[in-house]
Amino acid sequence: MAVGKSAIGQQLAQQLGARFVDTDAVIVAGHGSIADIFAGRGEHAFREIEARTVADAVEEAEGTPTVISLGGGAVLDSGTQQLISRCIVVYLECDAETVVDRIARNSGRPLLAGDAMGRWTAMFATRRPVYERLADITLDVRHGSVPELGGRLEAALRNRAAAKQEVEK
Ligand SMILES: Nc1ncnc2c1ncn2[C@@H]1O[C@H](COP(=O)(O)OP(=O)(O)O)[C@@H](O)[C@H]1O
Ligand SMILES: O=C(O)C1=C[C@@H](OP(=O)(O)O)[C@@H](O)[C@H](O)C1
Ligand SMILES: [Mg+2]
Repeated sequence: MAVGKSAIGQQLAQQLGARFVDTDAVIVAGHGSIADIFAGRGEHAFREIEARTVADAVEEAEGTPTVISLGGGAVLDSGTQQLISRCIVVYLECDAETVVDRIARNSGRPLLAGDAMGRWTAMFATRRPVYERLADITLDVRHGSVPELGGRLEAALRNRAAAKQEVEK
């Protein structure tokens, strides 16, 4: 959470002239705010909506260059893990120090309510192995502006494509 998935995802899509889908934005458009979903229906209901939304986004992206930004907990779902194995999965690697100011003014992330820093750190510790396992590309986002990081990510994608082409020759 707050590492820049939405901002850098949008930036990358703009650079590539690709479609951009932020699954949290799709959820909010269809179901109301994330905070309200958590408060009214609970996290389990949110995760069900999220898994369906991600599945739709991946299906709709078939054949159309698309950048999809997920919420930080989406990939904990085993169905989602399977589904995104057909995508290029980018893990934005970050640390607590980088996000501290961003989450201090946290709004709309119910899982960070109260001790935002403690919660972020604890969740990252349990989620990190999953992120690392699923990643095709890992980008260190601790330093640099959103446009700079978008540029670095585009370069990493191009390197990966070139390396793949070399192997397939
Ligand atoms: N590299 C960066 N430099 C400065 N601000 C950033 C950077 N990455 C993200 N932000 C800002 O931090 C906040 C959280 O970013 P966001 O993209 O919503 O994260 P996520 O989708 O991972 O939760 C936003 O206000 C965003 O503009
Ligand atoms: O990490 C999580 O479990 C969540 C991350 C949020 O998205 P961002 O990672 O874009 O903040 C949002 O999906 C929801 O508040 C739950
Ligand atoms: Mg986001």
